[in-house]
Amino acid sequence: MTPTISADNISVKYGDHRVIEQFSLAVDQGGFIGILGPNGCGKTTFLRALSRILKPDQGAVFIEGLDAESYDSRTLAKTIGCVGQETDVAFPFTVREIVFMGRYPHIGKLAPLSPKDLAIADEAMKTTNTFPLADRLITEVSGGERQRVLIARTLTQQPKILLLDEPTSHLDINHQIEIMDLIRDLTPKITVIGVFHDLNLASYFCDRIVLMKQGKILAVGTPMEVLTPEKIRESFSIGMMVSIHPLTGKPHLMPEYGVQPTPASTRIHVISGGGTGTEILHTLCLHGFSVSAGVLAANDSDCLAAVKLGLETIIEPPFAVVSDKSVQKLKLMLASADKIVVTGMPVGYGNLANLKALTEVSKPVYLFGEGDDYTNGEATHIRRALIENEAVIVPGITALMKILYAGNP
Ligand SMILES: Nc1ncnc2c1ncn2[C@@H]1O[C@H](COP(=O)(O)OP(=O)(O)OP(=O)(O)O)[C@@H](O)[C@H]1O
Repeated sequence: MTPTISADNISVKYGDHRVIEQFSLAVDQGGFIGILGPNGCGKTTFLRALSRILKPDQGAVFIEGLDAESYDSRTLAKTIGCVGQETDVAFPFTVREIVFMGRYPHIGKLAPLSPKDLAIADEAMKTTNTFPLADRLITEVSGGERQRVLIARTLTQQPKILLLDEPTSHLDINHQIEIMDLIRDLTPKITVIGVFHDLNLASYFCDRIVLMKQGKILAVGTPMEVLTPEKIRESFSIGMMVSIHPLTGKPHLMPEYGVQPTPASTRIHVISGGGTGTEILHTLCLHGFSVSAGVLAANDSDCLAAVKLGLETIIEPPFAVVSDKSVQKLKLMLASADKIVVTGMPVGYGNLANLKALTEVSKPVYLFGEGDDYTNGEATHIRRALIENEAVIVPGITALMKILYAGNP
């Protein structure tokens, strides 16, 4: 089968600056292809070469089996519709007038619009939810509204191939999904190639992903095949956690921002309770620290978090007094920890045994949270003693992570 559009070993230059190098891609009828890659890797340049705005200095683009260069501009405009990154429109046309312009390749600029043309334009405005804006000036609508109007204009063009350069960049999350839904619904009648920065939207909506790096294709395949932590790191130079989205079954990507290389097996014990330690436990694990927790009551949400994270945790039954056995275990854990984090208020009687055990070790202690008094008088007394003994008060998670990293090799 002849691909609907293909690039055959193309290279593209701006002056002497080669941006796309030996790039080949064949797209069959009806596919929804997402082009992904870091800023400046050549995504827009590739779309420009496909739409013949730029001529490759090597290789060729084929549209329905014919060299793109052999198309006259009107036939090309009926075949390929483009929505570029720039959405600014200089002249104050109404939205309806802008959308009507999509019919020019079919009827010419001077011919009157037939009822069929008007119906096609109305349909495109309804599909893109821009019909209520029809009489507004394009210069007086919001960036997101303008983006949807330009998509409506391109749909009015009724192209066989749609090239989109970041079509959702100005849209709020609801309109992003609406437009992506709309674009997907255009397939398989229309073949869509879009540049996206939102990896998760591309993962959910696109049939195939083209992952780029420095003007070359790094990987092509289904979202599952391409959106792996290894390939994303190679393209974007960032760590990415990839899981399967529970509702869509597609790869779901979460950047590991703020995470530095794993601290060399620094062991941290967390004394907390009542949910005050949950974020800390998760963050320490994400950063690769070796973490232990307790003593915690079995029904405490920090305990549930610690168990879920698979941490070494000392657990007492709900509402039980901390047993001597647990205290002994805690002392061993504190002895093997490099650093100890204690969350702030509220600290009730349950935590008193933990605090007492703390006074017997000589390790760096970080008191998390700004509360300067515990609800329990004896605990307050111990806390003040810890501070006198150089425990450090840490106001928030960012400060805590900075302090914990400091001193690591
Ligand atoms: N008109 C131009 N003249 C000269 N160089 C250009 C031109 N347009 C883009 N470039 C350069 O070509 C390279 C690729 O640009 P391109 O716009 O294709 O990247 P991109 O992957 O789409 O980036 P972004 O994600 O930032 O939109 C960049 O180094 C850019 O600076």
